[in-house]
Amino acid sequence: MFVNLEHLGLAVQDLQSATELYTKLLGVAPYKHEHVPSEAVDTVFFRVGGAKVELLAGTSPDSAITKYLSKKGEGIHHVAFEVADIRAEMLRLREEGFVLLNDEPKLGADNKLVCFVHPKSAAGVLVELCQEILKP
Ligand SMILES: CC[C@H](C(=O)O)C(=O)SCCNC(=O)CCNC(=O)[C@H](O)C(C)(C)COP(=O)(O)OP(=O)(O)OC[C@H]1O[C@@H](n2cnc3c(N)ncnc32)[C@H](O)[C@@H]1OP(=O)(O)O
Ligand SMILES: [Co+2]
Repeated sequence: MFVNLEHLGLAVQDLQSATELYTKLLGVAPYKHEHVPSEAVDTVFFRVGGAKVELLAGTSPDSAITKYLSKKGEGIHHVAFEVADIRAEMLRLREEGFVLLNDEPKLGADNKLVCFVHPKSAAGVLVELCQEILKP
């Protein structure tokens, strides 16, 4: 089950200046700065009401964000939804014919398991599914 809109992922060239800009824009300081080596991204998270904004900068030439920026420039990169059971949703989406970009959930940022739906399957939008990793 899709529970809510979890975050909007924004691809940015320079994380520091984008963080200063969004701190001014949103009127709130970020609650987290996290490097995710497995995705070759540096992220900064803001809370806005019940939703979040995730700023992403690539940390290597083969990062998905670096490639995106080289082709499309800065902007909205993906939309992320919180799901109750990411494996069940991945199975359901596969059965519905959606193309998933990873076979298994992978460790994302902000203490989540994540997977991605190919933009071509989702009317041009890169969709991320996130499930909170519960502390033992
Ligand atoms: C640290 C985790 C964090 C979290 O929240 O937990 C994240 O959010 S990490 C976010 C970064 N990681 C990812 O995005 C992983 C999934 N992405 C991918 O596997 C690729 O980026 C992929 C497959 C979406 C695109 O790969 P690539 O750039 O190599 O392929 P193309 O450039 O050929 O693109 C194919 C086709 O898709 C269109 N495209 C690409 N990126 C996006 C996008 N973000 N939104 C919408 N559309 C996108 C691209 O324009 C091509 O379409 P075409 O019509 O052929 O031009
Ligand atoms: Co994300």
